[in-house]
Amino acid sequence: MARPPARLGSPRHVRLSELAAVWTGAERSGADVAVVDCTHDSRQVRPGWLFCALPGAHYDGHDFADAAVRAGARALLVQRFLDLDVPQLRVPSVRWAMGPVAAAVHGRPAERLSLAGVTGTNGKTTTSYLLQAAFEAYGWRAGLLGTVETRIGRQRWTSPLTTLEAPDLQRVFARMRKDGVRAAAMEVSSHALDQHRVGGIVYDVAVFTNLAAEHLDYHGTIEQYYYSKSRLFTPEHCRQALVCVDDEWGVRLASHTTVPTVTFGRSPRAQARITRVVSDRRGVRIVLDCADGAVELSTRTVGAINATNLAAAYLAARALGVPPEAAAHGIGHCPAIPGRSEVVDLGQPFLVIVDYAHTPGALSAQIGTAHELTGPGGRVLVVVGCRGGRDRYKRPDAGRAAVDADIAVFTSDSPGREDPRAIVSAMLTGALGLPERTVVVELDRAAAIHRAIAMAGPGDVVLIVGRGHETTQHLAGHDIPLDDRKEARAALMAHGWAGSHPRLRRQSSVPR
Ligand SMILES: CC(=O)N[C@H]1[C@@H](OP(=O)(O)OP(=O)(O)OC[C@H]2O[C@@H](n3ccc(=O)[nH]c3=O)[C@H](O)[C@@H]2O)O[C@H](CO)[C@@H](O)[C@@H]1O[C@H](C)C(=O)N[C@@H](C)C(=O)N[C@H](CCC(=O)O)C(=O)O
Ligand SMILES: Nc1ncnc2c1ncn2[C@@H]1O[C@H](COP(=O)(O)OP(=O)(O)OP(=O)(O)O)[C@@H](O)[C@H]1O
Repeated sequence: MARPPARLGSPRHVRLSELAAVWTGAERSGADVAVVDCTHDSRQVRPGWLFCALPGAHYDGHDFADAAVRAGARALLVQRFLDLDVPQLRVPSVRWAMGPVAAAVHGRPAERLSLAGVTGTNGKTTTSYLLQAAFEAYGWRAGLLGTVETRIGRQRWTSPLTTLEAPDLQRVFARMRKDGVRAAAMEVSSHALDQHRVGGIVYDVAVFTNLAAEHLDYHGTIEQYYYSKSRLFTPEHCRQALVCVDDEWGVRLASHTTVPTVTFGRSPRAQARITRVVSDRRGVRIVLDCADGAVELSTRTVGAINATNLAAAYLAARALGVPPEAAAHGIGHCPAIPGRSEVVDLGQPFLVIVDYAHTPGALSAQIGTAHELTGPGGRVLVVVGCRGGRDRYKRPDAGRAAVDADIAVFTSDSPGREDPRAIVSAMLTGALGLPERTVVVELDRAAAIHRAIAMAGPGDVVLIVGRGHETTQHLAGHDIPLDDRKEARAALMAHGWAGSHPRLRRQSSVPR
């Protein structure tokens, strides 16, 4: 998969005077030229584009304006006029203005899509995939934007960010329109809301899944993190809201929204209430009591944690006009979501699950689910690490959550420039003083996966968490190819498990 499209077919030509009209106080210098596209990155500029000079945490985009002009930028969006021989549009904040300006450059394509924005600490990716499947089941050409990938119909691109920067986002929307997309499901991160990447977008429906401490090294406090998320649920950004009230943040949000809101969840106070959850090796089935009556929904993605994702996807699909049967059918038939409770099955007599849980709460829930999925006498073996360079406060809690497994293999996640040993030590502090369990430390993640699989026996569940769909590990400043799913498969094969067919049993060393 390549990165999202950098160029559209026949370009629009938009004059600076039109762009000046979208932002109060914008001031133009130079000729009223027309631009064909825009970017915030001088390295992406092509002839005829508008370069948006963004002041960032490390650089000031104004310092790259010269390079952008040399690359063919026809005009600049700036916070201060620069001494360059090129037309410029000055605004008080490029960060704030860039979304609406980028939308105008592309002819406000999002306004002609049915658009759902999903936010929350966990569940955004899963809900978005389920929702996209509901759109497709109704025969709509659908789009998807999120952590794993950007999708337009069957075309797929890797995502550099969960929520793209405004110029890239608007270009993708324009491409969706051009390709006949009717509806799109999109993850909206707290960073994106804080940085106004979704400025100028009004979602037809906005979904809140849950909130737990995360990204506090960026947001500072959980209050600020909540505040960033809550901005999605204002008339500036959505027409209606779906809010899960299973945690205190959802309850608080539902009491503050100024748009029509439906609450959902397992909580008795939810308007659309999950009244039954069945979770087993085949997936999750729920009954959702909502305006459509008692609706039965299912997903093949294992883990009771997905019950609220099912409800969120169904309610969002309904809010956008997908009929009940198509919504339920699409959700129920959604293919495996990359790295989200993804089962690796080579016919072995134990379950291997690769998952993206990266908060202590999600890890705890997934270990709880794994205990439910064991066979008679089966154990749960978890392979877990914590990411380097961020969210250090989560490590002891992750360590504590992990020892709810029968065997916990503490390993590296993506340590970046941090010492993997130090990360694991912080995790181990969380496990101190708890009843003795088996904790194994194996810093090499591939070796840790192999070790867990070597220890597994009939009825066990091996849960490999934290990296899900990711294929690169950042270690000691280098990028190393590492895909937990491939590694699990390789380990299973090394132990003699050959294929997913039930008849394919452990390979014998002698032909029978
Ligand atoms: C913390 C954060 O969000 N940082 C974002 C921010 O970076 P920054 O402020 O440091 O930017 P900078 O490097 O100082 O550059 C300033 C400007 O100069 C430009 N520049 C820079 C160099 C050059 O040669 N030419 C040039 O034009 C840059 O393109 C940029 O516009 O603005 C950049 C430009 O848009 C983003 O790429 C960058 O995301 C970084 C890569 C990132 O890792 N972001 C993560 C934390 C993030 O956003 N994550 C959320 C999901 C989180 C989750 O739920 O897991 C996401 O939505 O992906
Ligand atoms: N509704 C939920 N509540 C709590 N945990 C969840 C929920 N849905 C999924 N999870 C757990 O969180 C992990 C990440 O899920 P998902 O990718 O859907 O969330 P996300 O919000 O998109 O996170 P990210 O942006 O980091 O990808 C899953 O692998 C699972 O372990």
